[in-house]
Amino acid sequence: AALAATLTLSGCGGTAASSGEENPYGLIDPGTIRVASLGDSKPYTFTDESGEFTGFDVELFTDVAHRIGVDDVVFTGQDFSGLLSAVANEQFDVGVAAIGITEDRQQTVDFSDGYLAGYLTLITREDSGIGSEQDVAGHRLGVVQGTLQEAYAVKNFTESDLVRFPDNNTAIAAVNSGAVDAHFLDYEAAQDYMEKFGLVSAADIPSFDAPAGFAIAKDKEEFKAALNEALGDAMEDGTWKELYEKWFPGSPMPEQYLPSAEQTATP
Ligand SMILES: NC(=O)CC[C@H](NC[C@@]1(O)OC[C@@H](O)[C@@H](O)[C@@H]1O)C(=O)O
Repeated sequence: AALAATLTLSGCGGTAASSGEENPYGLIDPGTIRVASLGDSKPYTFTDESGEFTGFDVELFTDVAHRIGVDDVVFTGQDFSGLLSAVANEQFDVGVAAIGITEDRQQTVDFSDGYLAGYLTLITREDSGIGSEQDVAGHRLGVVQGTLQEAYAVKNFTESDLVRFPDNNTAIAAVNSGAVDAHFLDYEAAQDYMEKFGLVSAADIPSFDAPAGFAIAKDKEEFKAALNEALGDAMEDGTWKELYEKWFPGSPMPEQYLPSAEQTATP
């Protein structure tokens, strides 16, 4: 899957960005935020026909970047498996790609507060005979390397043959060709691929304990604090809700990211 990747001018292993007055967030290039993302996880993060990155995560992050005073945001496509280490070694300032916050990942990177909690979804061909989690036993199951889906499958789908792919596009091509029987990806991306290729859903598994966050290199406290404050403002003023309704119309809306006035008082 040729991801529309912009040329990363920062190069590999550039000198660690120094943070000071002129560069309070320790950005690789002060005034620009370089984001590692994915090109094939529509509608979270994807490249549209003109190769532009867009989607819920992309527009939410861009809004947050503007709120902290950085208008130049450059997105580059990555394989998911290399994304967090590229952020950890400061080839990028942030990772934005529906990345679930987990303790394991927090060994490598820091995360902003969570901004999206949803489901992991198994999708398959109609004729595969896979109608539930239990049915994947004895079948070949695609996962994207490095995802929570891979970790879940390794732990719970011990009777299936796991096939690891670099990205969703190649995994879905394998489902369509019959090379694998199902793919395991994020709920909203699953809906998009189901619509495109007439695939069906076999299971939705909650992943509320690992909400998506923006991944940044460790020890960038000022940057993290600024991102969190801006993210909170985007939720409080309804920007988050507007983007959710735009990109996930009809999906159940997690309440915790709505303006406080709209949150039903939890007892
Ligand atoms: N872009 C990807 O392929 C990421 C796949 C996977 N996303 C899981 C998740 O962050 O997706 C958005 C929300 O549904 C979260 O609850 C979920 O953990 C992961 O973090 O591993």
